[in-house]
Amino acid sequence: MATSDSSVGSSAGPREEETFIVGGLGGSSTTSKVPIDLHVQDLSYSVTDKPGRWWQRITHFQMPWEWMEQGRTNQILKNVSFKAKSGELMAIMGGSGSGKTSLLDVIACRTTTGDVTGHVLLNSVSRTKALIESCAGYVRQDDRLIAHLTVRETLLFVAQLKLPKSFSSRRVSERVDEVIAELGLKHVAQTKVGDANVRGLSGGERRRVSIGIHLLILPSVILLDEPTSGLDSFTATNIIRTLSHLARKGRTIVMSIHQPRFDIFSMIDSLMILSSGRVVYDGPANQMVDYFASLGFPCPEHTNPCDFYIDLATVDPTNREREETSRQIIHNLHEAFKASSSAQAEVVSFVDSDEVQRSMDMVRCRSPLPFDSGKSYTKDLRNLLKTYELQREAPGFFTQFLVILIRFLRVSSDDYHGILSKVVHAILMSLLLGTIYVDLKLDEQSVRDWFGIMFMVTVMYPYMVILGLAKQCHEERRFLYFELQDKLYSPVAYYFARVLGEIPFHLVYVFFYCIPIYTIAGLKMDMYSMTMFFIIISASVFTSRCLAMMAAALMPTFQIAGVFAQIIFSLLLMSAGFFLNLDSIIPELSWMSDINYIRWSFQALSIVEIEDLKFDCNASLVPTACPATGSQALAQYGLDQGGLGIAAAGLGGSVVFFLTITLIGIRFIPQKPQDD
Ligand SMILES: Nc1ncnc2c1ncn2[C@@H]1O[C@H](COP(=O)(O)OP(=O)(O)OP(=O)(O)O)[C@@H](O)[C@H]1O
Repeated sequence: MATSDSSVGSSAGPREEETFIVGGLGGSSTTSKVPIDLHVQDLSYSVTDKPGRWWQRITHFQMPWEWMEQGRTNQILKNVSFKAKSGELMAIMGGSGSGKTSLLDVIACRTTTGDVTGHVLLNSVSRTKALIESCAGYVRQDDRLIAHLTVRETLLFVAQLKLPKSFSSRRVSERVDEVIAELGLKHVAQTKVGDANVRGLSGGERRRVSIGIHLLILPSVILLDEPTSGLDSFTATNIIRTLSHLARKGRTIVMSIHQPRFDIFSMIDSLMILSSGRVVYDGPANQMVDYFASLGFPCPEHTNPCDFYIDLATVDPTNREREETSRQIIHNLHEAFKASSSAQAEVVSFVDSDEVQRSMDMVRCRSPLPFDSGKSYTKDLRNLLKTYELQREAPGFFTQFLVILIRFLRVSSDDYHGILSKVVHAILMSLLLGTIYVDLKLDEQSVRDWFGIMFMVTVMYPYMVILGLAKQCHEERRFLYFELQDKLYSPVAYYFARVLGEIPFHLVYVFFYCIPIYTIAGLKMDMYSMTMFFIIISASVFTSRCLAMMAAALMPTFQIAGVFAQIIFSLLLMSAGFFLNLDSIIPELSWMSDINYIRWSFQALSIVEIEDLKFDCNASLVPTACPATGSQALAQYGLDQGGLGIAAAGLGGSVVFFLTITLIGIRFIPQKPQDD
């Protein structure tokens, strides 16, 4: 813990109080939103291009000569210091690549690689990952929203997962309505969010929803990465006005922004300009022009000061001479800023991260905290721990599972086009197969046709679902990765909801797949056979879905997942007992057919539909040329080893295996979207 005391945690202006009712530290039943000043001290961040592990290199298709490349170190942020006060809107400006996003990522503990030195303080307390997650919201540059949900549903979903479990559903609903009203989204509350394919909100409204998601838990600090990017100037101004209004309520708002228009600039309270990871200005926005003028760079008349000074702080690569000149100017600006800021640097005492961690561990164990009430930082630490404790009150596994399941069912059932195309797909494939095997006979030539249809029906649909589902799972990574980062739910809750949510739709598609082929091919029309046919195909297709989910969870891109799943499926196809008689497989490879779910569903289907058939064989033919009964035919194909029970065990075993690996994949491999 640092030594000298200082008064941090200042507040600015009159504020509207916002409160949550909770059981809290020290017996308090109410916790107000704590005003938090964000203090960044001497922050540096560097990244070294380390070669990945051997399997990462292979799955990313790195060539062997790329494996040997030695890592270069890139210093992204250099000794950045600033203070963002509660009640103020602060902007981080700078040219492209100046380090704005990296700075926000480091503050929010969202970096996955690299070395960070320096301090980030929340009032007088070192921020840890858990602490900043409990009191800050991080709005990313692009909106990761689900197109099929309405604005209200989107916010309600997050509220049900984020708000303390002591909240009644009425209170959760009220909080959602408060946020909708706060962000001026009342008129579109029941409108779908939408995307390029689904009609929905405008870009500005979508950005407001993204901000709203982080407002639900009343964060004291909101970090926003380029909240106006991609918006027209009118919408951008409105967004910044909203942020300024939120700041006035006592929040600390820090946003990165490229080159704001003048009317946006006039709403910003304080700003920092970054150039190549170094600070060239940090102070009140309305003093920026005077500051640069004092250094010999007055802003020309009729020029937007932001445009002018950000251009000044950006390396001009158009030719060598300009590049050198601009680098020299930036160096001078940085040195001038360093000299002016070191004169005003304040010494701040703070609770270090080890102490914070120890205190949080004690909160987790519900032990009394050994606060030293004589220290000024005691109040800050106590307030932050209250917020942390509040976040730990978030709903548990079962609620998470239910909420994700309901969302999955809601989104899937809203996708009429998707459902319809899958139903049509299933029917068309079934019709195609039925037409090939129309009205099967029972003569000697038809024995092979009976096994043909059983095999084709077993593999056709299971094969077709693999690519579609692997693609869908990879598309879901767009929000899964970030929702997991935001600690909205646990990967295990997502996994169970995803697997179970799949089943109703899966059964509908299989039903439409089974009906045409069953009737056209003239299979057995008794209840038992029809039910068994449906159950076996459902199990086979479901196992394929599990294979697709496993491939999607393990592989970094959809393309690689597709190749991986198809290779496995091809191996299963070859050893399923149709192309190669099961009795002919060499003993060393017989395990491949023993663990093969295609083989077991092929066998089960053949037992149900063929075993008790009688074939009209020419009496002069030997049984090997024309088996007189279905049992003899099954024996010829080697499908007489064990009955339906062993086939069910084989299918069940495959499902358990694929789902276990999927769970391990989702739990331990970052489900990073392909385009990030
Ligand atoms: N993980 C990383 N590994 C290597 N380089 C990185 C990494 N993260 C950021 N960088 C580099 O750091 C520099 C700053 O990136 P950053 O995204 O923070 O800039 P920015 O100011 O937000 O840019 P923009 O306005 O274009 O989004 C860039 O040159 C970028 O390539």
